[in-house]
Amino acid sequence: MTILDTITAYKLKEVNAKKKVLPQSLLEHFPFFDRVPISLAEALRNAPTGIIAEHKRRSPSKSVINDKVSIDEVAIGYEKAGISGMSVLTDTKFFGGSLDDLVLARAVTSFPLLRKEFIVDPYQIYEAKAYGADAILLIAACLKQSELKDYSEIAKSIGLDVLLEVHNMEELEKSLLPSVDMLGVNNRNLKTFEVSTNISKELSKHIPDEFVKVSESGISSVETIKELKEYGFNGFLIGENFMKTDNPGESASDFLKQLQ
Ligand SMILES: O=P(O)(O)OC[C@@H](O)[C@@H](O)c1c[nH]c2ccccc12
Repeated sequence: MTILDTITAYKLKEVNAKKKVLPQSLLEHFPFFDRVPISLAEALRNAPTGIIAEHKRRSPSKSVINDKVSIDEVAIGYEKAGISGMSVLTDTKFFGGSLDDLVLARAVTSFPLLRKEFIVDPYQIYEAKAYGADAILLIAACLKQSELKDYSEIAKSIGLDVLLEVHNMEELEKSLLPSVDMLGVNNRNLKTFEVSTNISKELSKHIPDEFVKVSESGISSVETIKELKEYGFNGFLIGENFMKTDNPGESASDFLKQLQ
């Protein structure tokens, strides 16, 4: 069993339990469900820098990253820094996040928010909208092509953008769907935790121009971003590099200044 298998098995159980307590029909009555989302894909296309900064307390590969800063502090700091959007991990068991983090980030910001979650059931897409997200993540390694198609179409039907994450050619081939806005190349292998931005460079040439290209994970230098831009990337997902500091918002601000 890989960590990804463990997480998806856990998620299926978690979602089934949640559905019994709070059915999808009730999620549709949450106040944020009627909010008009802001497009993350558009924000990245138009941004000079295109950074998506992540809120990540811990991870299976690094254990604790930062459990001292508060979500509202981080969200306000990222928005002030001029970041294009924010990724909020909502998984509790493996990453120490929650849907409360998402709703709190929404309450204090007006830039695009990505719900970072292991989505294995459409229920979680409705949940993302109800808790204030503008975009969802789908992971090709966790889902069949028919699910990728159905789930991305559901997200689009309720106004959410879709970031579809791949890590190899086989995953990329099943992911080139018209209902997908952004294709993310995860530089971290979720099976071995090995990180290399070469994977972004290799896969970039196989991603058609209609998709916004996003490079995810293991990015800690301005030089790497400049290099990746040459390969057509418009979005850069950065977590640890900001979260490991005492003031993630300030770190993001310094990083953006170096990029300009
Ligand atoms: O902290 P990093 O190395 O900058 O990575 C951020 C982000 O890409 C990473 O957290 C991530 C990418 N895909 C995921 C899927 C699930 C959970 C987390 C992730």
